[in-house]
This record gives sequence, C-alpha cells and structure tokens, in this order.
Amino acid sequence: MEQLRFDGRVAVVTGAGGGLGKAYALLLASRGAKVVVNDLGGGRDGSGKSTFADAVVQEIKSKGGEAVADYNSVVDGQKIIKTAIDNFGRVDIIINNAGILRDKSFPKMSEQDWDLIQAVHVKGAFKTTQAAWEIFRKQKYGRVIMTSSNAGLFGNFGQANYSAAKMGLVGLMNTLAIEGEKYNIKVNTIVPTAASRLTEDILPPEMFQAMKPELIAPVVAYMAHESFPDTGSVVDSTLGFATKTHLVRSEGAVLKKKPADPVTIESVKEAWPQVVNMNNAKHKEKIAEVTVELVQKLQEFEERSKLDSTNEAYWSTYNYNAKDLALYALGVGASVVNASDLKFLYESHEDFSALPTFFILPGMVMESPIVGKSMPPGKHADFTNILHGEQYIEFVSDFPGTEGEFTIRNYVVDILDKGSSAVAIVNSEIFQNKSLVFRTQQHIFVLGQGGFGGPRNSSKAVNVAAAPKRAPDAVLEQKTSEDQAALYRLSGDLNPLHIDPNVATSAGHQKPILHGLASLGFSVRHVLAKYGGNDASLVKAVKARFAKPVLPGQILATEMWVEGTRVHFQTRTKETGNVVISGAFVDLKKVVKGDTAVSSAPSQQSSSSLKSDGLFAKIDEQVKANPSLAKSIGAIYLYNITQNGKTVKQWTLDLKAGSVHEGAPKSGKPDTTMTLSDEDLIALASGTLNPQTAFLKGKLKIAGNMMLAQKLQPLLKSGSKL
Ligand SMILES: CCCCCCC[C@@H](O)CC(=O)SCCNC(=O)CCNC(=O)[C@H](O)C(C)(C)COP(=O)(O)OP(=O)(O)OC[C@H]1O[C@@H](n2cnc3c(N)ncnc32)[C@H](O)[C@@H]1OP(=O)(O)O
Repeated sequence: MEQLRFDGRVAVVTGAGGGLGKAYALLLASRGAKVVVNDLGGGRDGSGKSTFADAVVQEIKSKGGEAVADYNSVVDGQKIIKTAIDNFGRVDIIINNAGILRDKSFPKMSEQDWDLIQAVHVKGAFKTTQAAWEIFRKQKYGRVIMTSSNAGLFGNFGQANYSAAKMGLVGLMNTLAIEGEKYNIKVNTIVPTAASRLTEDILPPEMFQAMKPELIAPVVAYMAHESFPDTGSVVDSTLGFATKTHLVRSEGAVLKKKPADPVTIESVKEAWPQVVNMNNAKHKEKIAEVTVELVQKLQEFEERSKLDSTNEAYWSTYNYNAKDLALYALGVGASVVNASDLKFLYESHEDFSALPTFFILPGMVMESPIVGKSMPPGKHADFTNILHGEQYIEFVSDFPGTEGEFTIRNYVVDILDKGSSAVAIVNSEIFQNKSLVFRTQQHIFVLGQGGFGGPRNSSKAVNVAAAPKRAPDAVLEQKTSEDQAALYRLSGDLNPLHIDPNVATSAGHQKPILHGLASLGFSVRHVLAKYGGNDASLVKAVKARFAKPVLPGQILATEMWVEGTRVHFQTRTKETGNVVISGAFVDLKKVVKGDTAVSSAPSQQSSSSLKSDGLFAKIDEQVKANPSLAKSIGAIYLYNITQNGKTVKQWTLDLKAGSVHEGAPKSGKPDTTMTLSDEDLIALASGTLNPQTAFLKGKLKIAGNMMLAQKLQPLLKSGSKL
C-alpha cells in the first residue's frame, strides 16, 4: 500500500511532551506533518513546569522534521492555534490529547478536583477546537481527535470527575461531527490505554511495559489522515488492537395496553421486560432516526389497537435469511443426497427457495405469554404440559423471498375443553411492510387442563380433513436421524422435551420426541416432491394433526391421495405402523406429477446416451491421435454429468494415461472434478457459455484444481469442433 503521508498538513497535538501525545507528534512529523508540540509541562496532576515539549521538538528536528514547542494551557486553546498559524500559516489536525487526573472516591472529591478535570479535558478540547473551527470551515478541511477513556464509557471507581469529563468529550464529538459534516471536518474519538504518565501507577508492570504508545499512534494517525472515512466514531485501541464502540437502543415498548389507557407505575413495570429487551437493539446514526422510530412505533400501536379490539394480541418481529432457510431444510430432512433438495440448501442455487413449512416458524412465538394468560381460572399452560396438537398455514399473497422481516400478530381465538385436556387455538397473522403475507393457526394441546366447562369445538378452527378411503396414490418414506430433533431445534423451538432425556421421560416418553413441525416438514417435502414439482410457491395451504409422538431415528412414511388440487396425506412411523400425522392436506395452486426421488440412498447412474457422449468420443480420438497434447496437460479429470440435478453419467479424462473413458478413474484420484449438466457442458464446449460465468452461476462446480480445470478448456472446445 502507498505510504499515508501528511505533507503540507499542520497538526496540533496537545499534551505531546510525553506518552501518547509524544508518540503521535513523532509519527505525524515522520510522515511530513508540521507539528505544534503542546505541553503545559509538569507532573501528572498538572503542577510544575517542564521542557518536555522542547525535547520532542528537538527529536523531530534531528530526524529532519518540522515542529514547534508550545507551553500554553489547553484552556487557552486559541493561543495554541495561534502558535500553529504564526509558525506554519495553517492548521489541519487537532489531537486533543492533554489530560490530567485527580482521582478520589466520590465523597472525598472536592469541587476543585471536579472543576480542574472538567477544565483541562472538556473545556480544553472545546477551546482548542473552537479556535481552529473557523479556519477548518473556510478551508473545508479539518481532522479532530478527542481522547476519551474506558473510565468514561464504563465507569471506574475513584474517577467520577474524569469519567464525566471523558464521556463529555464523546458528546462533544457527536455534535461536532454533525456540525462539521458539510465542511469535510471529521471528528472522532480515540479511547487509548497506553503506558503513560497517567497509567504508570495503575497497571501491572508487565502489561505497562507492553502497552507502548507507539502501538496506538498509527491508529490515531490514520484517524487524522485525509483518507479516514469515518466521523463520529469512538475507537478503542491498545496493544495493537482496535475496536469501535457505540450505543444501541432496544426496540422499546409502549407503556400501556390501549391508546386510551393511562400510563401508570404498574403499566411501566409490566412493560419493563420489553423496554430492556436488547435482542433486537440497534444503533442509531442520527437523532432524527430516533424521532422517526418513535412516531412509527406510536402509530403502529394505534393501528394495532384497532385490530386488537376483540382479542388481546402479542406482537413480535421475525427476521430470517438464507442461513435460516438452509438450517431449517436440514432439520426437516432435506439432504444433498437428493439433488432436488439442493434448491432448499444452497443459497447460490438458481432456484434457491424456502420450504413452505418454514413460514410456520414466525407464528410459533415461543415467548408469547398469551396461551398462559388465556387459560381459565385454576388452569395453566406452560412447557411442562403442552403438546403441539395441530398446525395450519395459509399463504395469502406472493410466496415470501429468501430473506426478510415479518411483523406477527399472535392471539388466542378459543380455549376448548376436551374433557381431561384443554386445547388452545392460537392464530398468527404475519405481515410484511404492513400487508398480510400468510396466516397460521396452532392447536396447542394442554394436557390435564380440561374440565372447566368450556366449549368442545370452535367455529374459528380450521379443521383436519379425512383422507379418502382407498389405498394411497403414492407413499414416500424417509428415515429421520437420531439427531433430527437436536438439529431441528436450532430453528427456534428450544423446548427441552425434544433434547433433554429427563424432561422427556418425566413427560412419559421413552426419549426426547421429535418436534411435530419437524415431522410435518418431512411430509410436506414429500408431497411437494411428488405432486408439487418441488416448487414451494405452488403451496396455498397446509393443515395437519399431530396424532402421536415421533421418535428421532424412526422412518416416516407419507401416504398421499390426490383429489383435485388438494393432496391429502397421513404419515406413519414405519417401525410401529402408527399414524403420527392425520387428517392432513396440502392445497396446491396446481398439481405437478413428478417422480422426484426422496431417499437416503445415493442416486443411481444411468447409462442412457447424452449429447456430451459425442464430445468425449471426439476428445478421446484427439488424445489418441496427439499423445503429446495429453502429456502436456497431464492430469486426471473427472466429469460428473447431471440431469435435473442428479449425476447420471461420469467421464474420466485420464491425460496421464492418455485415455478417455466412461466412469470413474480406473486408478489414482482425479486432480479436478467438474460437475455440470449435459446442456451446459455442450454450451461450454461450443464456447457459448464462459467457464467463469458458469462457475459463478453455480452451473459448473469444480472440486480440486481450478487452474487445471481452465487448462482443459481449449481441449474441450477443440473436441467440439472435430
Ligand atoms: C406459543 C408457542 C407454543 C409452541 C407449542 C409447541 C411446542 C413444541 O415444542 C411442542 C411439540 O412439538 S410436541 C411434539 C408434537 N406433538 C405430538 O407429539 C403430539 C402427538 N399427539 C398426541 O400424542 C395425542 O394426539 C394427544 C396426546 C395430543 C391427544 O391424545 P388423546 O388425549 O388420546 O386424545 P383423544 O382421546 O384422541 O382426543 C381427545 C380430544 O382431543 C382432540 N385431539 C386429539 N388429538 C389432538 C391433537 N393432536 N390436536 C388437537 N386436538 C386433538 C380429539 O379430537 C378429541 O376431541 P373431540 O372428542 O372433541 O373430537
């Protein structure tokens, strides 16, 4: 990288007689800056006089640099800036580094201790910076560094005065960064921890030795350079390490339930967990963002209150991205073994998509208190007594994309009394940019909490539908893994019933059971593969009842019946023959009958003829006729030719042995393996598809030596022309 220089720039470094300030001054001067070396001199508490600044100036000059000493106090900052102008005619950089300590525990701190610290740190930075500000504005250039401290950012015993001053400097920076923005004046803050006169007594000697100011000086110099991109940043640096600190705000909460309610001490207490929930906390760049967000939240609250006039709802947000989709797909049995599953696992796949059942997750608001709160008097629902009973999802607008954020309204529509147990029916409406994208309904079976005299059925429930009474039209089987629940839970349902043997056995299960939604995910994948062309966006709705628990490791057999655009299904565990998902259906936009295999077994090789067979035959001829060409490339290439994502044929170009043959290499390992479809291989060979483009688009996969793969390209092309 080109050396970062400061030629023509004039820098003022306050407190530069020693420690950090001296290191800054020396480094800037060594890179061409003219430096005002300011130092009041004296001891750590600011008393006495010294000639430290002269010594630093001498050192700079002896190395061929330019510098001048200045002995003014920073509270007379205008005098320091005058020194710069008088000696060098301009000023470009101010490093407000001067500082002193008056440490005392708070009760013993005198007003003098307080005032002195505020004067040197805050007023000093104010005076020095303000004296140069007009010059900076006129020349449309300025770099200002404030010096803060972790004692300010986090507090430190015995440093009340110093902490207040150091945090004051962050506030000063925040506003100056805004005021300086349009004049190219950048104002930032360094939080250094270095061996200096200030830290000498505080740090353990070994650490003190290693904390060289020289390790921080390059950070500060970069922050003072014209190429420094940030303004308003707080950068902590020590021991050759740097990190940025900033404030974050929680999402916050409205402190009442309904717009007409008063705000009371009790309503504040009730909202408090949400006020301090930092899960989705964000940094705000501008004060305006804070105001806009407040207005939005209050408007949202009003709008939601209208929606919630009949039900008490719990609102939440849900963010997801490609990684969540792939993790979920693995949790419901998608596997690279099934080429047709790749589109649910690989974010660069050209048809990368979510599985439809993934979108049940936003409505599974695990932290929602509404079920517990809606239980009749004397009845309760919590993780120890609930089972997922039924699930419904219905897409009402376009199938969602592969990343996004939803807002969820979650409310209980009915609590049914099933005799010994209760069933809570929970609706979720899932919005994106204020429009409804899909809705879900869960039946939560609450064991042993019935008998309260409530209704047995609800008109608001979406009901299961019995399967036709004929033999199924199709059955797909798939073994779940012993780790299925351990994997699935990472998509958000951390209920210990699915992982903790003690919890599972005390609930009467032999071992942790699989999540109902994991089994459902398997079965809907099966339906999609068999009748939905593996196209998730064809799914309109899914309904299922979880009739019996499934144990991880069991084989799920999905039995399917097609009736118009509805695919009825039920799922059995092969080991027991029990129906574990009953009355289920997938409503599709259209039925696409396909025989997409869903299996745990590797795909079969086909010996059918492909267009590229001719290509390999021609390359074979060429290799035989021209052995020196083969030798000059001299590597083993394996081509996997795919159809619909499945490898259907392999060709080996063994240019070491001078042979081209179908199948895997007869001896030795391939140096490079290329996987691509028959059509794309022909397009590559004819030159209509560029290998780099094919690789980047995921049409061509290369395992092994990329350079070797490229070397082969001319041979492929010439083969096509023969
Ligand atoms: C807010 C966030 C919440 C998140 C919650 C989800 C957290 C997850 O971690 C939880 C899970 O994933 S648990 C695992 C998946 N679920 C299961 O394994 C449950 C399997 N089902 C069973 O065991 C029984 O059906 C069982 C035990 C449920 C019922 O069996 P029985 O007691 O024998 O019932 P039965 O006598 O057959 O019927 C009684 C009445 O209840 C209705 N019913 C039966 N099964 C139901 C079910 N699964 N869902 C809803 N209702 C059901 C019956 O129709 C009957 O009512 P009625 O007489 O009116 O027809």
